[in-house]
Amino acid sequence: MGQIWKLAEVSNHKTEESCWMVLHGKVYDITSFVPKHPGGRSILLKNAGQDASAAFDSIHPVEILEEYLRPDQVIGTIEPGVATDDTKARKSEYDSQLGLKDSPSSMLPPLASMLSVAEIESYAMKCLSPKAISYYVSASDDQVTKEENGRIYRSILLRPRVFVDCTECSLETSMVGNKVGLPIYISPAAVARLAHPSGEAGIARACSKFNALQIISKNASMSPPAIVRAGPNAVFAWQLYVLKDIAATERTLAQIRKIPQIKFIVLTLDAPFPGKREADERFKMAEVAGGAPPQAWGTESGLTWQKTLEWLGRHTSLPIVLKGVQTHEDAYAATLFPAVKAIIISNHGGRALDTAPPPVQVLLEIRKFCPQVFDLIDVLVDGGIKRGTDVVKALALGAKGVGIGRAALYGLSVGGEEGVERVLKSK
Ligand code: HEM
Ligand SMILES: Cc1cc2nc3c(=O)[nH]c(=O)nc-3n(C[C@H](O)[C@H](O)[C@H](O)COP(=O)(O)O)c2cc1C
Repeated sequence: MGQIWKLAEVSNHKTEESCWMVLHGKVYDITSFVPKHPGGRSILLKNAGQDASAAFDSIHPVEILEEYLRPDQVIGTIEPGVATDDTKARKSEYDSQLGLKDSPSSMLPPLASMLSVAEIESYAMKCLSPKAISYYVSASDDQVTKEENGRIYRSILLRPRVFVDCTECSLETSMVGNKVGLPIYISPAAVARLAHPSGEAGIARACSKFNALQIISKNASMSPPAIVRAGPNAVFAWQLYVLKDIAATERTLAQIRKIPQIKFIVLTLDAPFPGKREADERFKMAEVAGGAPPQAWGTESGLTWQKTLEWLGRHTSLPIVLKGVQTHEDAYAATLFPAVKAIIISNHGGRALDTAPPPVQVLLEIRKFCPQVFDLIDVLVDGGIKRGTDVVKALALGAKGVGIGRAALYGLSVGGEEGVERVLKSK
């Protein structure tokens, strides 16, 4: 740790055999991390042997370093003065390498004229980089689940009743004991800065305008304190993936305990192994000539009801919400654990196990086999929501709230925080 390196020495280490990187004044030997990087090898090799802080900051919060790299991978510091050259200019250069733009293309019509999520999505395809498109749009295998998530809402028809006084309508409700302005919340989605430089903070600012709930992803591109600061009137929760490195996860939970704006913990359970998202894999293979698909996955695959909930209860006193419940049996099982205050019926937007059922089908199962679940805990759903009528159908079938994943990212890409606001209004 004590050694001071010259940049010329660091620049000799930019291959898979020996890969060093300067990040925020420290020199890291990331050789063993290169094949494990969930964002692929090539982006690390492109930035290796130099001060990559600007590139790194475009996509990751600095806390991620301690979480994923061991202390012995810090091999020293860089000679003073080197790391401070015009970082701002380099940052915007890297932003544009990743396809990040400050404002949407001037080719776009005004946001107010975009009338539906489908329309916003079509404009997002013009704004997002090829990398972001492959990451955001992709779903597992044959994408059966992703398509079914949306199709099922269109196949359920409403039964409108008449002579109902609609003069006073309120969108307010509560989720997991928190009053919110909308029954729609933002589902956790990783690396929002791939959509827009304002990232998760832009989403928080939009949520703040509606007193809406934002669930911050464990893999957010900004730190949770920076995100909650951006949304003083929003309600926040934090999503957890338990890493194989349990001690690192416990350290992160300790940091989350210090953020009073975070009202509950959402433990994601539907991805013990990564889904085979072929569009994304193909993109990453193309980045590394002749490369194999990335194999990186640092998430613990041995979680169980008793053991994991007991462990989590030792590291947080906040309510626990289980995300990725996909059967009525598991919905019922969740009610047997007092710390669990809600479940999110979700198949990860079709990104985890393909041919898993759409959440609406699970809502119907719960109504048939164990309707008491709705009285005991809050049931939230996400996946495939594009219209206000989709939201109404999910609520009518017993959901307390409805999450949007991709729609918020698409809104962010076309107009930053105003784009997300437009998505929330255009439903
Ligand atoms: C050396 C320290 C680094 C660590 C510990 C690290 C860690 C991670 C992690 C945990 C993810 C997963 C997010 C997810 O699951 O969606 C990720 C994704 C990603 N990382 Fe890094 N990263 C590092 C350096 C970099 C650098 C220097 C860049 C350059 C811009 C970069 C670019 C990306 C991108 C673009 C993704 C997007 C997700 C994807 O394509 O699947 N990372 N990284
Ligand atoms: C790009 C992207 C990243 C995601 N990242 C996470 C994540 O970090 N944690 C998580 O629990 N779910 C994640 N999800 C799943 C969402 O929380 C949500 O379940 C899903 O997007 C809902 O489907 P929709 O995109 O059709 O609205 C992600 C989804 C997308 C599209």
